[in-house]
Amino acid sequence: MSILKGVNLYLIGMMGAGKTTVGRELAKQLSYGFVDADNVIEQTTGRSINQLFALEGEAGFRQIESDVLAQICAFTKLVISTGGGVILQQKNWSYLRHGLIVWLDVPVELLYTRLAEDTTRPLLQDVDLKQKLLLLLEQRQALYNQADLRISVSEEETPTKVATRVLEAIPTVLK
Ligand SMILES: Nc1ncnc2c1ncn2[C@@H]1O[C@H](COP(=O)(O)OP(=O)(O)OP(=O)(O)O)[C@@H](O)[C@H]1O
Ligand SMILES: O=C(O)C1=C[C@@H](O)[C@@H](O)[C@H](O)C1
Ligand SMILES: [Mg+2]
Repeated sequence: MSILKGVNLYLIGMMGAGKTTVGRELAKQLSYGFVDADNVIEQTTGRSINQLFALEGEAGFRQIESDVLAQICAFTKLVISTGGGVILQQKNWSYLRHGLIVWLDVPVELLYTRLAEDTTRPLLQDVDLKQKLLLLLEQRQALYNQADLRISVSEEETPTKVATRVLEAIPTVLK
């Protein structure tokens, strides 16, 4: 029986924090299903995140993101990797609070090296990447900090190592 007793685990954090990568690993270690919310959005709409931002704007994308989250949270025994901006809408917190919320907190320097070549994240195209990451973090940090658990990740930690640290920290927040 999982230490989470079927309760979902939601990963939140900045783009490039490793929510998708670590989430897959965590699901394996918990014997849980794995859902990547960005992926579900792409599958159900038949469009890439870039296309959705171009067609619907960020506001349209956020609406779809919220609808998808509402559907996902009806299930149990899942690790859910959310999109980096899921924390922006107050109503999304009512969905996230169905489960345990874990913030993968990764320094901007490290996010920068991971995302330097990336073209799949519309908010990071045609901008000064480091400045944009710093700005987004400044705008979002207080929201990410509302997670049940904060895991500060350093450069040398592999996804497996980060997943193990999350699992080890869970008992400290379960009463
Ligand atoms: N612990 C890690 N060590 C080394 N590389 C990592 C680690 N975690 C993630 N990465 C790499 O960083 C990149 C971004 O990771 P990932 O896509 O999992 O981030 P994300 O949090 O899901 O981002 P987004 O919010 O945009 O979906 C990927 O290339 C991934 O392989
Ligand atoms: O941080 C963000 O606002 C985003 C993160 C990605 O996961 C995607 O949801 C999209 O690129 C927006
Ligand atoms: Mg992701």
